[in-house]
Amino acid sequence: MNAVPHTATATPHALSIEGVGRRFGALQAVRDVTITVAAGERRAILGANGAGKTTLFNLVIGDLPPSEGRIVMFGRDVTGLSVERRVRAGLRRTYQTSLMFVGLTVRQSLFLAVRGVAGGRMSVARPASRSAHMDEAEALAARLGLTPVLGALCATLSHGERRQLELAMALAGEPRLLLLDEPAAGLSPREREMLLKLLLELPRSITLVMIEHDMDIALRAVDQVSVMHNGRLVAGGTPREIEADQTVHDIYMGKHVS
Ligand SMILES: Nc1ncnc2c1ncn2[C@@H]1O[C@H](COP(=O)(O)OP(=O)(O)OP(=O)(O)O)[C@@H](O)[C@H]1O
Repeated sequence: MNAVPHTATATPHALSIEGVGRRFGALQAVRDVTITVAAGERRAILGANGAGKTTLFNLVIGDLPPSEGRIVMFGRDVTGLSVERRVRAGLRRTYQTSLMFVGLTVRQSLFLAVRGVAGGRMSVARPASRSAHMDEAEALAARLGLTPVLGALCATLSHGERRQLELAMALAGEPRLLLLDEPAAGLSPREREMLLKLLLELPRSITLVMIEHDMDIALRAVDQVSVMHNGRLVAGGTPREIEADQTVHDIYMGKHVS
């Protein structure tokens, strides 16, 4: 699956972040960032704490407006669009910390995720759509290995299962561009390997951009890496190039990088 080519084609880029900046008062959290992600590509965004990675994700999903620049998805300028409109255009994200209703079961959570991206168009007058949504929820559970816990309350899931559920929920409604915020955070070595397998198995119809502190997972899951530091992009390249990059080593060793 990794071998699918995604070089020069007529398809527009999945994501173009063009000269984007974001200030919080006097703090420039993201500064003149330009990143282009090809359709089908897997991209990691690395950087130490406070580099601006999560802020950049918030700008792409639309949780925050940029102070400068624009965001283009599949050739369409989405800078002024709401989160809902971006989700309808195929964008999804997961968060650093688990965001789910602990009082619901896995089945209910997946059902709500499916119904949510379908635009809540379900009604009692259209029972067929309810069952179609439930079928999709159960198919997502099967895809992510969650069938055995479909009836379990989210509160009773292990940390690894919660992260699997978040990924399953983000995959509802066939996303085209998926942003994952530290998917490996808090996972055991075994769970990390499972996550890596799941990520590598995702079809190339989904473009993947992930923030990840775990360099090993990030470098094994992606084609290209962008490195941020103090709000700026400071390095970019293939995992192999990034592994050999002195600036990246300095950042991870906590050395001063201007
Ligand atoms: N809503 C906000 N208001 C004010 N400052 C903020 C806000 N969100 C982020 N910041 C600041 O912007 C900078 C970048 O933060 P951000 O969370 O984007 O970094 P990060 O690379 O995701 O870090 P981490 O790896 O710790 O999540 C930090 O200095 C942070 O304190």
